[in-house]
Amino acid sequence: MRIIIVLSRSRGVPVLTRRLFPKSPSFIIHRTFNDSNGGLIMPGQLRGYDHLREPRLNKGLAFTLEERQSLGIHGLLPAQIRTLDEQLELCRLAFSRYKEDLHKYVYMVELHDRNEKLFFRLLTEDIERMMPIVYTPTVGLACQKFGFIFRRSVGLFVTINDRGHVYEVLKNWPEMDVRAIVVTDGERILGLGDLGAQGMGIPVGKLALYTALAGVKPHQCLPVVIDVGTNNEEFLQDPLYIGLKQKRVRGEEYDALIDEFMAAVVKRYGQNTLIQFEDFGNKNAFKFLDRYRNSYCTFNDDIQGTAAIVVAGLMASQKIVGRSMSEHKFLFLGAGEAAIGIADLLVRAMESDGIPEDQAQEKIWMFDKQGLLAKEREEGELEGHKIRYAKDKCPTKDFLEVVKKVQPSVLIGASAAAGAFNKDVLRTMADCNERPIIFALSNPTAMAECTAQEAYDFTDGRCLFASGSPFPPVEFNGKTFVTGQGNNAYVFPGVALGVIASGIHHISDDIFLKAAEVVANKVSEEDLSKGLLYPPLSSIKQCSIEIAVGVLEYAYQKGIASRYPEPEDKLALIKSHQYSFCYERSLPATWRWPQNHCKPQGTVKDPCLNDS
Ligand SMILES: O=C([O-])CC(=O)C(=O)O
Ligand SMILES: [Mg+2]
Repeated sequence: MRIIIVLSRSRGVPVLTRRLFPKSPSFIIHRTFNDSNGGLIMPGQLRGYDHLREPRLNKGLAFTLEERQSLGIHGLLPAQIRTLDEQLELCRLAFSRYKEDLHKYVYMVELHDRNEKLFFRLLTEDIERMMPIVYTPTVGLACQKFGFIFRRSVGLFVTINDRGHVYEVLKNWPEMDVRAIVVTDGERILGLGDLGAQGMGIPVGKLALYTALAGVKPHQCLPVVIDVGTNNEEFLQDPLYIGLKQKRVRGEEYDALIDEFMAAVVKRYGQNTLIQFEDFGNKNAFKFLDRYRNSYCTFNDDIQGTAAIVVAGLMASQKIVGRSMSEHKFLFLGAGEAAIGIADLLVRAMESDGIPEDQAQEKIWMFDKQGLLAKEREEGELEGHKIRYAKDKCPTKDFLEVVKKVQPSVLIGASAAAGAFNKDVLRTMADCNERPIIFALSNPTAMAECTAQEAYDFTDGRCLFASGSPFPPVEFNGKTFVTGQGNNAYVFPGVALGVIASGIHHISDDIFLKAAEVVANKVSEEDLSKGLLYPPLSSIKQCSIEIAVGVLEYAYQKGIASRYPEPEDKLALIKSHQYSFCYERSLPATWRWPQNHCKPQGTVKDPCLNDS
């Protein structure tokens, strides 16, 4: 048997190779560098069993007879031929039969691993049902149990022991056209704390939404964990833990690893590769954002993405509450990445309404584990980003007392302190506001500062409520309230697509302000009257596309796009970057029915044609 491996950028080369070696080749592996949809592997070029085993090419029973013949998989599948729609029907049935969310998660992982197109089609078509599984809240549980459910690697693990060789590790990733990376070091996974390398579920889940919500092509996405150990004692003792069993490496060595990683990404994939930081510990999140934001194409989702979605909700609330941003008083519980990120973007939004920075900052109060942020704190207890929100004195360490004293119109929980917005806190909010605005942002659902039901019950149904993770609709006084999900998932997929399409080098806060405006404009009076501060989840894909178009327009307006000429039709450009959720034909152009073979009679189902 002779194997010819073709390394080429051109689709024509395998054809030419076949002509040059008409008798000999048993199969040809065509490695394409810039294939628009499939990435490294091109349909039709991987034959036999290997074709079925490659999730990017596998269509299960949807292969036509011609494809089965030409790919050498005839007989490897039963006779039935199914359309993509029929397959989806079966998947929905299988999905719904699992009672436990973790089992549903594992089902989705296995589907992803078997048939990529079917996985993404299922996810994108039924986002309301699937998102709580592949994303928050279930993804949090999946990270906690990652060692137990681990089957096959789905991303890249870079450990502290790889220092000096990170580029070589990156080169082991098989795709050559990566445009977006989501990276975590697992130190602060959602509100669940340090989950070490098992935090991989987060980059995987975020990138699944890149594709399902914004249509970023899966082969252009790379999930990465930086494994420098974990301080999670339980994991260190757990035989199922999958990461390095050592305490976290910190300090210079850790920083040098991240520096090396950033440089290796640029060397391997180019300076326009988007790097989204996710779920790093508080200090590192700010440190790396400050260090890299003007030298790499990067953003921190927990700081900037979450900020955009909260600002969007507040912009939308103006229609019903009738207060501009600067007419609010904001009280935060928590002073971490999300809280400071939100506060900074609120200040930016007020500034663009003409309010000076210091006056905007005065409208923001922050309360953390040690009480209200105040200048009287000891040195070192009020690091960099917190200082601008510190008041002169901390009158009390009791949160309820602070609520009573400040009388905020907006209460924002980003503290991972489940239940901290108790009955008294919520009643106080209701006493001092006609329409109190309550954000319980901590994830997953069990970490929320209050439930949706509590928010409505204790504010006499007058509040406008949003949470980071989903809550089911709430009944109050015979009225049903659908609560909005103030989750950065409304923002990061669209921003990523816009950044990729325009070739922006550095991502400014204004891009997130732009994204917030787009989301806010999509909230209708009807949504607001139902209690929604966000467009319904069913429109999140449309939202992502509009954000991407908004980012593109902004990039050309400000001269920060690097892909020229400027497209006249921005939406068309965005669409041209998107993944197709339909099967493609797997027939090589040159394939003909062999002479000694009977062609099938009658009509044969063609899964490429009869799905929508
Ligand atoms: O992942 C989510 O659902 C939102 C988020 O970034 C976080 O909580 O860290
Ligand atoms: Mg996060």
